[in-house]
Amino acid sequence: MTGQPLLGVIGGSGVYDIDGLDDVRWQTIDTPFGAPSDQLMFARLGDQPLVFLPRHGRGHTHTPSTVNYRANIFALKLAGVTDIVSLSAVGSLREHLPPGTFVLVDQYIDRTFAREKTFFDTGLVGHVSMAEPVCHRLGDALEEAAKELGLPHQRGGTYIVMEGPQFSTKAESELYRSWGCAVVGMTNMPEAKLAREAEIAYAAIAMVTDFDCWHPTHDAVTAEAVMQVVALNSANARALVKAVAPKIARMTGTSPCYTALDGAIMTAKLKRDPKLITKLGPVLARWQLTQGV
Ligand SMILES: CSC[C@H]1O[C@H](OP(=O)(O)O)[C@H](O)[C@@H]1O
Ligand SMILES: Nc1ncnc2[nH]cnc12
Repeated sequence: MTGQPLLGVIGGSGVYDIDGLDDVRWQTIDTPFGAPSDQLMFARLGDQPLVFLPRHGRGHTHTPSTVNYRANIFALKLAGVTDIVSLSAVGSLREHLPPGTFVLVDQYIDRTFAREKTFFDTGLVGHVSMAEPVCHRLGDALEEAAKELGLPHQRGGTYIVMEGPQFSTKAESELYRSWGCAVVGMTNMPEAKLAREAEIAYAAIAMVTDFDCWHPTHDAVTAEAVMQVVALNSANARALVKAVAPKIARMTGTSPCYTALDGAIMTAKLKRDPKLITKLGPVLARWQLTQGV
């Protein structure tokens, strides 16, 4: 990727749009993996273009398991997005991360089991690295913006992704704590994996809304309580997006995320399924150039 980065923002629970943008246009995008969660919003922030997608759709119609993550990431790729900032509500697994804290996640444990997790299939097999699931450059930009805004935040922390949609039992919550996780949520996987396969840099802002159900002096989480805190936090989330957008536009150099498919494809040239290659179009476009295919 040698041109200017194009920021894509995925909004989580309670963040179904971003106000105060110019030239706002919602557009339907179809993909070979079906429809994304909603139309994509194309807009401008100052002189920076930006693309926004509400993960659960406007009106919150998709569960964490029925979000079409492949269609969402494919649609953002089709729109030319190079860098994703993902917003999420999460439960805190740590005393020092109270509601209102923004965790700039750096690792994941993926415990989801009922979702399509890859663009690859029989006829084209690829294995990308997920050792560093979050783009460091985006993390730097987010940290700088959070500091400038004076937002309570922590750089780094493991987000455990559960299938849901039910919240955890106390035993599960304690298990995740014993594994060293910082926060628990239901949506960042397979989103981050698919972004990596699509060679889009990815970073997540996990907005703490509750103490899940492990805390001795806090009530167990409810959806209602989450949405109350999200309502208080969403102004900060939108401010953070607006503060980080110009920093992302000014990023120079490159990110290893943009070339994640190099060395990842296993299938012999002659055994590759041309229909699948065509279907994956924009996901494979850069890699194909390196292949002389
Ligand atoms: C309403 S609480 C549960 C719901 O909120 C989070 O979603 P998102 O990451 O899109 O903000 C959580 O992962 C669950 O899907
Ligand atoms: N405690 C929790 N568990 C899972 N997802 C959440 N989203 C917000 N709070 C959560």
